[in-house]
Amino acid sequence: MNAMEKPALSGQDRQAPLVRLERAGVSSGGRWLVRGVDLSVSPGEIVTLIGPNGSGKSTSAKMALGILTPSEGKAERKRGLKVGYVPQKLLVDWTLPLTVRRFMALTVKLSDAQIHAALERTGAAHLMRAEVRHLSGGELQRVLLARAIAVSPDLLVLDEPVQGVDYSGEIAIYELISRLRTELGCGVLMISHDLHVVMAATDQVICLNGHVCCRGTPSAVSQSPAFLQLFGHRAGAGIAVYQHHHDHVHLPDGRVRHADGTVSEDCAGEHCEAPHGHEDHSHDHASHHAHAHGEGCGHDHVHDHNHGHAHDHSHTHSGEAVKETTDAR
Ligand SMILES: Nc1ncnc2c1ncn2[C@@H]1O[C@H](COP(=O)(O)OP(=O)(O)OP(=O)(O)O)[C@@H](O)[C@H]1O
Repeated sequence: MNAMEKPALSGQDRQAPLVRLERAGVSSGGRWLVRGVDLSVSPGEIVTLIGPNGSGKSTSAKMALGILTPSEGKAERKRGLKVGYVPQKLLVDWTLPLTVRRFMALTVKLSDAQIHAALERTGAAHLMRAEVRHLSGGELQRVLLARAIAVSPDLLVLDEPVQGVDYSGEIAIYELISRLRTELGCGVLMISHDLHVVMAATDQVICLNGHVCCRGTPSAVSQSPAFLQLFGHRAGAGIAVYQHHHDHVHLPDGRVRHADGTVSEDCAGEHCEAPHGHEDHSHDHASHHAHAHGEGCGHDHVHDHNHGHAHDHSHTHSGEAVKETTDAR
């Protein structure tokens, strides 16, 4: 059944979630791509999915969008929901000349005035007649964002919106997304390419590793000298660090491989100290970690990082910091 046919959320309550996944999972070819995903995005809210390559971020976003139907659990969307989507990959023949103006109107009927207005909002109006294949990484992302907002969406789904963008450009794009959220009043479901750095404006970070490992609210800016040196002082206003570690991996058959190589049926509430090699970003945010899969992982803990870790949810991903290598072009 098409997920769009599932019972829709009431459109009456403006604060009702725009989209909600409940213990949602997708299996394909006898293997779970992701499972046990709980998430909701309300108007004006920014939810960011992080996790290593192949951890199920895009799959979860596609369930939220209705592109993929959950094999288990539920995906619900507000009735009549309008979605603007920036996909991770574009299927466009880049050998053909294609202006930004034509590209914007390829799949949706838009007037020149609408195209110009959307491009203006993303700071790319001057690119209207430029060829898409000649755009820089940052320019392309602004054009993709303009294409997504041109339909006046209730929900923006952004799959790695800063790919191909350098650090200073990344900060500018994050600030733009934050501003668009405020101006349009839309919800934002974003996939971040970086495991450690997320927008400060993010209301909730959900970390996936084939399941929801942890979730929380980044509310502090890193004061780490290395961070400030790398990103510049202005970065502190736009980016926060969300610290998390993983020391178990969920296998395709549902079992769990632990850091010591042993395999068990579930992760049995495994919350270890942090035997990791990340730089120690200072963080004073309170984060809410909630496992959302299987028995034994149904713990909800609130951590106040100012007051030490009563529990440190330390999970080691099979891959560490993720830098997306996929070129949108
Ligand atoms: N259509 C599909 N059919 C079968 N397997 C798929 C399909 N799409 C994705 N997968 C697999 O599902 C898993 C999750 O993929 P997904 O694209 O959701 O991960 P991701 O976290 O977005 O990764 P990345 O950071 O690399 O984009 C991966 O192992 C991937 O190979």
